[in-house]
Amino acid sequence: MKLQQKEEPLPDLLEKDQPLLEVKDLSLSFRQYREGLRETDLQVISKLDITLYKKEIVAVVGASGSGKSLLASAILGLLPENAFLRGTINFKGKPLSPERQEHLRGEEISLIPQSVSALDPLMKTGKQVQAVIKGKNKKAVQQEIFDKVGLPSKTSNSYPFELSGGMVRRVLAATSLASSADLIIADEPTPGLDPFALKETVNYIKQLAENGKGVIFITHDIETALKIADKVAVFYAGQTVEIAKVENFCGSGENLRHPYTKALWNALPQNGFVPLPGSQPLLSEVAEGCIFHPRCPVKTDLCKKKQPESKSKNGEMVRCFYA
Ligand SMILES: Nc1ncnc2c1ncn2[C@@H]1O[C@H](COP(=O)(O)OP(=O)(O)OP(=O)(O)O)[C@@H](O)[C@H]1O
Ligand code: NI
Repeated sequence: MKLQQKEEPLPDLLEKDQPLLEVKDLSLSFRQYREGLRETDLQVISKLDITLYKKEIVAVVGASGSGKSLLASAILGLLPENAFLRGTINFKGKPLSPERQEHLRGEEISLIPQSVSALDPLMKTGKQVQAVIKGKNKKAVQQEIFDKVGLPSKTSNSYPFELSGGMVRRVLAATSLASSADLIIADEPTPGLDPFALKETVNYIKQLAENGKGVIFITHDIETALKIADKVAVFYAGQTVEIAKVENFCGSGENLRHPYTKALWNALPQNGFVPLPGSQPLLSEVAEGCIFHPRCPVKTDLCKKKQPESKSKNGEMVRCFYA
């Protein structure tokens, strides 16, 4: 993986209005080797943008294959060897170079553990949470965090297999809370959860943000996204088409700016299940012009010829000529 970025020495302090994470114009392709010796580049992400502040939860929604998990891998520095990345990823105002990613991963940037398999089956849960706590008084800090997530203090002497699914989720939550990470990425932590477990997960992710962390929450499910996030970033075929504040998802979507975001909103059961004909283009068939134009109800000739630039204001953005 190659990251073309300028290394500039900047102060380490996170200024008040400085984003924790800033992804701008990110593009990503995979070098593929076909029979013979021909090399081709498969472009999977073309224009991704996302900005995240401390204490903020930004949900990333989009159809399967829109680039959500690749964004997570790009931030964590976990892309395969044949991935070629361009654009900007800044963390606390400084470019995330591969060296910095390796250094920060698991320390300041971490992926949320999603299942019991993230816990060591042979270690008592209290010890596991203490292991990620920096500094002194590990035991006392761990007890305090167990309290916060509603785990009885005796749970710290239990092994993971002795706990129910709900308790395990709380131990995982405690682990994330205890960690020093400022940026937490949760990739699809909710599918298959019953409504109670879902509510618990949503609550603990909110707790992470209340405790000062920034969270990127990746999901298929726009309803969960709206329950949890401050802002929603909508991905379509490897592009961010809109970043909207949660409160703009209301009524018939009149405050939403991109036709795809409006369509996602109006396809929800409570908004009348209005379907959007067609499907996200395959990577091999991405055509000229705006990525969404083949399905867009308000397209014009311009949209067929030219890609719209992004327009940003007050932490929101949209990529549409007519928004
Ligand atoms: N190593 C790879 N080589 C080639 N293409 C890849 C590779 N990894 C992912 N892709 C392609 O990149 C696109 C985006 O993948 P990604 O996993 O980010 O989608 P996603 O939005 O997370 O989807 P889902 O909701 O299904 O998890 C997909 O079309 C996928 O097939
Ligand atoms: Ni994914």
